[in-house]
Amino acid sequence: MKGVDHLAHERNKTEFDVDAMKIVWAGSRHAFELSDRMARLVASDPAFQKDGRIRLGRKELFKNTLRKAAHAWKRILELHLTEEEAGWLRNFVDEPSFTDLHWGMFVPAIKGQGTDEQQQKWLPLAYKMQIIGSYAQTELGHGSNVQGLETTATFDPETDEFVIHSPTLTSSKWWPGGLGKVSTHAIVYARLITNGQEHGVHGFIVQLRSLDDHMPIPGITIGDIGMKFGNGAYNTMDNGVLTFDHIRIPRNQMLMRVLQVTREGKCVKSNVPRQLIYGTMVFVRQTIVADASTALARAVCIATRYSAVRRQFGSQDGGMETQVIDYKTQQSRLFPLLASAYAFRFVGEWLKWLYTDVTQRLQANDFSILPEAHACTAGLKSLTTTATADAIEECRKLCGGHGYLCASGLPELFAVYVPACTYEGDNVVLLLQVARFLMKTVSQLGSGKKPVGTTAYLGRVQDLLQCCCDVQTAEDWLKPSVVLEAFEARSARMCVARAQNLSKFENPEDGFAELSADLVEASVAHCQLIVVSKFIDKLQQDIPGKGVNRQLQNLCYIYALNLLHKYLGDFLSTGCITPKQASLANDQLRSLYSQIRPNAIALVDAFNYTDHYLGSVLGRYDGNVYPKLYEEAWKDPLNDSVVPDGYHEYIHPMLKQQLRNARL
Ligand SMILES: CCCCCCCCCCCCCC(=O)SCCNC(=O)CCNC(=O)[C@H](O)C(C)(C)COP(=O)(O)OP(=O)(O)OC[C@H]1O[C@@H](n2cnc3c(N)ncnc32)[C@H](O)[C@@H]1OP(=O)(O)O
Ligand SMILES: Cc1cc2nc3c(=O)[nH]c(=O)nc-3n(C[C@H](O)[C@H](O)[C@H](O)COP(=O)(O)OP(=O)(O)OC[C@H]3O[C@@H](n4cnc5c(N)ncnc54)[C@H](O)[C@@H]3O)c2cc1C
Repeated sequence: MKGVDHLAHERNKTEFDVDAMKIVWAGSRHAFELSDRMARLVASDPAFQKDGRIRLGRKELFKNTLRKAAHAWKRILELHLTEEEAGWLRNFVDEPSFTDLHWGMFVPAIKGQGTDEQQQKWLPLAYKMQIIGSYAQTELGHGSNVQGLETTATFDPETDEFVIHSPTLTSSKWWPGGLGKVSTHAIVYARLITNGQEHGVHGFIVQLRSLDDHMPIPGITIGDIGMKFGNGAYNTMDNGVLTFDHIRIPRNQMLMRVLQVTREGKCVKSNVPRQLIYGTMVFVRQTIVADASTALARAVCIATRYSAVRRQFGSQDGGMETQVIDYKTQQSRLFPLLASAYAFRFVGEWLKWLYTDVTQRLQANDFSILPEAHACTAGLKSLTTTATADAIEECRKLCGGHGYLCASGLPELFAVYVPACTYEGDNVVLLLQVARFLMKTVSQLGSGKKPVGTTAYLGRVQDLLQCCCDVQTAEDWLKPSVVLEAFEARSARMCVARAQNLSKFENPEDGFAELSADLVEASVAHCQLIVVSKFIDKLQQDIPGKGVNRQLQNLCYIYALNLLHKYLGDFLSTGCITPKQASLANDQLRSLYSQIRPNAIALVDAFNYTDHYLGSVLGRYDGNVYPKLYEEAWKDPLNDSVVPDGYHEYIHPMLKQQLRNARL
């Protein structure tokens, strides 16, 4: 039975059609219905409950994850779920596990880098989970520098095999998820050596464990790398260490879409560019951007609902105190995060479209868009994960003391989320890739090469270097063209300034290293422009539902104007806007916060998260926070007994000692 809705008064204030917004958030009616069904399926299955997870020791925690993964697989088979439904189901189980790497990296690596025959052989096994795979690229000594990997794959023409070997301690594979205790196979990245010659790093399918008794193949040493940050959190995953002592695999287990090794050990290049070896990373970075909006929306949902429940100060004549969400400081911290959740959702949608487009073009041997796809996935992965990790921590603070309790759901969400800033490419390393792309684009402007896609604005660089923002009133900041021009001008001017500074160096690589911190700032400006422009594009679509477009407009301008405020130094120093115009932007921002305020609860309801998925007493749909928080406290094992274990050993003697001393 449904209880009292403590947030009903908030929901009554809503000025838009929440059900229509749910569909906008999900991306389509189909996606909404499917994800909603899967979320409810998981929430109603006791086998997927998550209470108490953070209190489990590592072994119990891990076994519990294995149990859930097996149960999820059983349900997927029993219900004949499609691949899409199964993906949603795993998502709502909400526990990092080996299956993430199996489905998220092992399968895509075979699809993207395997030949047709390799796909035909390995994919059916992987789809039926008759083998379980991981993605073993990173080593103890190298992660970012993929070309620096040390594991070797030496072709032996006599036996038609590769010999996979770990020549040094630092060549030990280190970090791959699912590797430590579960995977039977892995895509192992190693330096290819044929006829004594090196041919760079390539992927190889290697069996790691017996399919009968799960023992490592002789010559393989394998284990878990140990506990990670936070309780529960990413410790459900068996990130692993792996070394090879001259392990032999058949030649046809090298992923050969990019480069083939013949029976004689000759290397034959295909027409596919070498960078496709990095294709799995591009795919996953794209999914990480979509995931960023999901994680951010979770934290924002918790902080927004709790901010409407929580009251402090301001009571007059014994009346109600003020809801903390009504404090302007709370709004100026919370609403930009709410706006970012929507902004990242839409840029994630666009990135998915871009990735699909690139994949189709690659199949038609059109590789022209690959650099743009790499720069966009790398840059947006970096921008959105950094912002989301910071935002989860900000949401914890927005919830005051109770945010620090595990029952708020925020500590675990933070711990599980922060490695996203590191895995799939360290965020700074990725921004440096974007900077290279931008500097290359600027340097080619003189030769008449017209930039396209997300850098098309650099083709108008002369105009952008001269343009003057014509904002005169706060309302002028609500024009898409004005906002877009300010962001384009800032980014173009930063890029050109960096390129000019670079040109002062004799050796461009020395210049790049010396100016790298400045270059990263230009990359951030460019990526923020992408997010803003994709949000504006979204507003141009025909979005049904009463008041929905209006709310999205408000969120879009909050996202953009808050960035303008936060990075004011960039905007002012590049001369895009004047201090007076900046002040008008701030006036507009305050007005937008007031307009969002009555809709805040409905805007987080539109995420359609179940209480099970949120896993937060503070973020409960019904807002019934205090009794549940009180109840939760008593579940702590410390409260199993009134007098704690250790009292007789440590507390009692101390008290007695002090009593004796006092008597002396
Ligand atoms: C279903 C979905 C669920 C998914 C959930 C999954 C679970 C997730 C759980 C978490 C799991 C976590 C799992 C994990 O963590 S898996 C491990 C992830 N590891 C990394 O991300 C390593 C990061 N390092 C790199 O990517 C590279 O080494 C970089 C890029 C840094 C340098 O590299 P390198 O030194 O070799 O190259 P270069 O700089 O000389 O550049 C050479 C040229 O190549 C171009 N280039 C570079 N890169 C790409 C690219 N990618 N596509 C297309 N092009 C690319 C580049 O622009 C340049 O072009 P040009 O200028 O010459 O034209
Ligand atoms: C939870 C988790 C799961 C993972 N799962 C997998 C997996 O399944 N498979 C896999 O293969 N790997 C996995 N990894 C490894 C991950 O991909 C790497 O840790 C990541 O790519 C970063 O590389 P690194 O550890 O070498 O960092 P480093 O490169 O050593 O970074 C250390 C510092 O140096 C800086 N730095 C490095 N290079 C430069 C540069 N050129 N210029 C300026 N600064 C620089 C970085 O910004 C950072 O501050 C995982 C990691 C984590 C944390």
